[in-house]
Amino acid sequence: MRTDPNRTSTFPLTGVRNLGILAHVDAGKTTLTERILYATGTTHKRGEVHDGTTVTDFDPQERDRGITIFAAAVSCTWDGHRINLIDTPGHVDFADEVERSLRVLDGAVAVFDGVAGVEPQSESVWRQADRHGVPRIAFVNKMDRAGADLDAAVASIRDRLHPVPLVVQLPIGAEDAFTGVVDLLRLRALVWTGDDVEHLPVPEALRDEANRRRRLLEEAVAELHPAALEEFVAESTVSARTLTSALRDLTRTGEAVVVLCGSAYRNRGVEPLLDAVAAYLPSPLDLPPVRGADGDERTADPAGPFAALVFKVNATGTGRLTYLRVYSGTIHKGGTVLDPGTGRVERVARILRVQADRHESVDVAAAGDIVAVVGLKSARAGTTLCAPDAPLVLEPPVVATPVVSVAVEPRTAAQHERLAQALAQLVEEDPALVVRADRETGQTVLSGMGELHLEVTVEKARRDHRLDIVVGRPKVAYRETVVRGVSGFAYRHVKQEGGAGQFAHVVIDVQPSDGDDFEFRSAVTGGRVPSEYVRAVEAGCRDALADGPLGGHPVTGLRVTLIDGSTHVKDSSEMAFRTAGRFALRDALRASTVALLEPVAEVTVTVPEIAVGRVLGDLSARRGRILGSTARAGTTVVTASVPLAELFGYATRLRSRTQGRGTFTSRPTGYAPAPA
Ligand SMILES: Nc1nc2c(ncn2[C@@H]2O[C@H](COP(=O)(O)OP(=O)(O)OP(=O)(O)O)[C@@H](O)[C@H]2O)c(=O)[nH]1
Repeated sequence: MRTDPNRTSTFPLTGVRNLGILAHVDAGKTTLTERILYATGTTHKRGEVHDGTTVTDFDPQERDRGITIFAAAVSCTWDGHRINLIDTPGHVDFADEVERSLRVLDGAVAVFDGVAGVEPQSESVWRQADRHGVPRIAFVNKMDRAGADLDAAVASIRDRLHPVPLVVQLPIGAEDAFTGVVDLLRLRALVWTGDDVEHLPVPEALRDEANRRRRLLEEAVAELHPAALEEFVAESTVSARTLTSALRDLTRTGEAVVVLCGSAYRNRGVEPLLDAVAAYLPSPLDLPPVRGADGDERTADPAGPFAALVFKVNATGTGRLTYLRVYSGTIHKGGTVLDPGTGRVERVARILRVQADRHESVDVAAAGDIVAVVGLKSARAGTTLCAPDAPLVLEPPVVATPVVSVAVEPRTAAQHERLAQALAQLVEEDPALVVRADRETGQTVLSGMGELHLEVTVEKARRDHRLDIVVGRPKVAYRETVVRGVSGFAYRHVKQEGGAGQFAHVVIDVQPSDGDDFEFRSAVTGGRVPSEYVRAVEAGCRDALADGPLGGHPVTGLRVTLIDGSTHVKDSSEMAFRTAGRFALRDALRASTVALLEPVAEVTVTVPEIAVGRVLGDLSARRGRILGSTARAGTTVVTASVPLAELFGYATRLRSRTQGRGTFTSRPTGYAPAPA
């Protein structure tokens, strides 16, 4: 196998680690990524988030705001392994970007704040990773901060996320004096001075505690792993070697999560984390084959038919970049790929190994690689690309439905066309955005996952396209739902003027359903309505769902049953039944009792104790329902369920109510009835 990383991207597959870094906002993902790049010799300078000098947060807005907005890919080598690393955003508004990244990752490092432990967004990303079955290692960061406590953080991981945590280190010193860790597998100390790490015997004062914890680790591993148990029973101990291979198995099956600790900021704990990534997380070869929509499977074989999934598109700048994860086969520069969705065959002009905003040309990309390619015009996030002679469609990532909208307009009419183009490009890059024209006002409405998501998008349009944009007040996306339905609602669609006539007659029942979904079934007997017309009625009903009777909002949570209908020998058609289905449901909804639903979010507000009263008062004025509060070391954490519409501008309000000392996070939890 060729291994020159500059000319080719192939690397022994067993040594490839496609890795994501996941966490709550500000837990230290970007800083950790910087230190990984530094430790692996990929960069020679340590970038800092607060200086705006990091490699992965290269977008001007990321640098200004000090947060990650776009998942960035970088790659580095460590101890014979190639690590392709994706630094994902921590803010809930960009959860969709995380979702798309998780779809193509083989493993993840979940970063936790050593003081705060599990935070709301760490919980959300953990669940996302659970859904995708991504094996994880936990890194408890910020061990240098006052109040950092590894045991408390591990307890919160166990209690809130429910994995079996296996702690493989013991911190040496605490807070400012955190200088290193005891490696419980090899029972040796790693101590950092500046950027250098020294391997030393376990300090005398920690020897008993280290032995005790090693014993706990052996017991916990033996409980889960047969080979470790056998050794434990036979020899009343488990060797470092057996522990390592057991931890690898348990990590890959998701039965347990290895926990390490450190301080990314002070560059302590990074090398053992990289060792753990190499030792425990899976290579593309360790994963089950990917499966296409028709059940066809592909294994991570560079010699197999080519198959890849696009997870990101960057349409800004000179060349359109399509980021993809190769699952099988090999693609060469100049080769062709098929987009089975559109049937288009396109040429891959260049293949790039991505280093954040820098790219390095390579000649080939093979199974297991994450690369960007130039030359593809139509592929979007979620598109499968495959060999033209071996079509396959992989399941695309799920795209969330936007919950917040703003009206956007250019300040001068002359910029109308350019704004439309800019928005089209942004939507192409970000599947969580939707642009539409408001039916009543004719204004352009941009919808997304939250206020920050829209703010960032508008700012990007302003900067990248030099547009002067006026933005309206944000609005939430309402929905409508059926509270009391109607039975036996008949609709007859008859048209006789000129040409061929149209005839369709349907009778439907409309009832509330248990979930948010739309359910449709037919109870028509005796073939009175042929099955193709039944399908047309269902399609017509789906058309009607876009436009609820209260305010034209999408309608959810209802069950429609087609109970009867009739056809005309000559004049019935699928189109006529689709039209009948649509108007039948539209009119049936007008005759039903329908309620307005609004999006709600769970907010977690952290405030100094003296400001709690004011914050609670403010939350209830915002129609918030308090779910609980806990006090710890002078601060109180309040959780509440609040309508999203009441959260606009809350960040500013909270700052002024707490003299800048309060912080909050929110995550959408669904829809609830809105006041009349
Ligand atoms: N004391 C201390 N501060 C840290 C440590 N790691 C990161 N920080 C600081 O915490 C802040 C947030 O760090 P980031 O690396 O931007 O966190 P992030 O998780 O990437 O944040 P988002 O990308 O916005 O989600 C920065 O000011 C860092 O300097 C650490 O180990 N110790």
